[in-house]
Amino acid sequence: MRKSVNRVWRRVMANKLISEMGLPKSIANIFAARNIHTAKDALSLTEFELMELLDVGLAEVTTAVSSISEISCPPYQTALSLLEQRMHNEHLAGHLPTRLKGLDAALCGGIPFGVITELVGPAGIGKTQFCLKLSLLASLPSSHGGLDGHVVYVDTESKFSSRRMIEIGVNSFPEIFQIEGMAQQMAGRILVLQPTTPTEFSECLQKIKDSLLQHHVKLLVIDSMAALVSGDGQGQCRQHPLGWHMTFIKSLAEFSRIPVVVTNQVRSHSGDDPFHYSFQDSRQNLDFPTTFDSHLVAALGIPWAHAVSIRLVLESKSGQRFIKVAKSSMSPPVAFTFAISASGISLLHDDGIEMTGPEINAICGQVLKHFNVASSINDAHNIKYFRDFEVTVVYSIKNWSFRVVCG
Ligand SMILES: Nc1ncnc2c1ncn2[C@@H]1O[C@H](COP(=O)(O)OP(=O)(O)OP(=O)(O)O)[C@@H](O)[C@H]1O
Repeated sequence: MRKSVNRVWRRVMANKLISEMGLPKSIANIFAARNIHTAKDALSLTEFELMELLDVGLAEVTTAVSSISEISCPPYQTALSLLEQRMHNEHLAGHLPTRLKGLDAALCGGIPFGVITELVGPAGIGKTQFCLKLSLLASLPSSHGGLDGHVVYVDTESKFSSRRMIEIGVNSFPEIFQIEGMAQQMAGRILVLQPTTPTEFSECLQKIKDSLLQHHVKLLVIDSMAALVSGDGQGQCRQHPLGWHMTFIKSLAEFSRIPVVVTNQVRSHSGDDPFHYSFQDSRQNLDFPTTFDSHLVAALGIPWAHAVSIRLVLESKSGQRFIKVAKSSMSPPVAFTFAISASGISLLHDDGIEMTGPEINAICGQVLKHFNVASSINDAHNIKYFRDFEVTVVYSIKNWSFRVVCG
């Protein structure tokens, strides 16, 4: 939009008439007599060509050219005027604080309004835990630092657990949750939608668009976007299977000016086809191994990566969980260690580790090669087995056998 405005502006300025620029009449008339009418006509010639054409001296041509350039130049903005504009629009550019002090500082206040923030990482790393905490924060009364609003939580894996959310609330904000009826009130503000196919997801998004403004919604969570691509065999298409959804979600964020948080899973880097996910091989080879792979990539690929403004990578390395600010126009590339407890996600240190080079974008972690298997099993199993190391379980879902090795 801004690009096209600039283009129109440049065209308008290039076509500005020399006769209307207030140049001395004598020189303006000479330009007109030689059929040089617009700024573009004059500025496409060199000063020597103009001297020859107009039959005037170098000094006159130089003065005329500098006046025409100055007048036809788009108005400039100083850093100060941009800062003033930003402060003026501060109410449109707010943040939802995560209450993870170091991360909020790195993100200049928290999860920004009006853009998409992505949480990407392997199964069981804590993306959903983070989303649950954010949902609580958005629905907390403003007297307690929340946004006092409703939350739309799109749960594509049927993993949403109200019990876990209340547990996080009770442990993180005991003073609020001890108030009678508060837990119910908070839970009542979080609307959970559970589409299971891209088609249902499209319908869901249309409904969300209508209700965002009406229902005082202050946060939209989509957990997970990647899980939807496994169905319908759409991974074979040249076009991204969620292309329409990506554009729609981006425009939802811009139009509603609320924070939009979307989780994305990971796949092994091995596939040649950018839209060929590793889980699609599982039909051929059920005896698949797990991978400890530092070359994991975000499952939704490059088109999606362009749609998000903030990418937070959650990963595990040497038995430690990290959250990295991998993409942000405002923040340095920085990583924080974190843990998950009864009160949800918390940082182990508020001082981030500054990262240099491509490490900030790498995603490490032990994951199932076929990443969506773990996320499609029952939530309770997921949590139990991800805490236990070296456990192998064989699941049978819809005639498919899945061997889940956790660690
Ligand atoms: N009550 C709890 N106390 C401590 N840790 C917990 C608790 N509940 C969940 N966890 C931790 O959270 C992890 C699961 O995190 P989460 O469900 O957010 O993963 P995820 O990244 O969303 O995975 P997926 O991609 O499969 O959806 C568990 O492995 C466990 O370590």
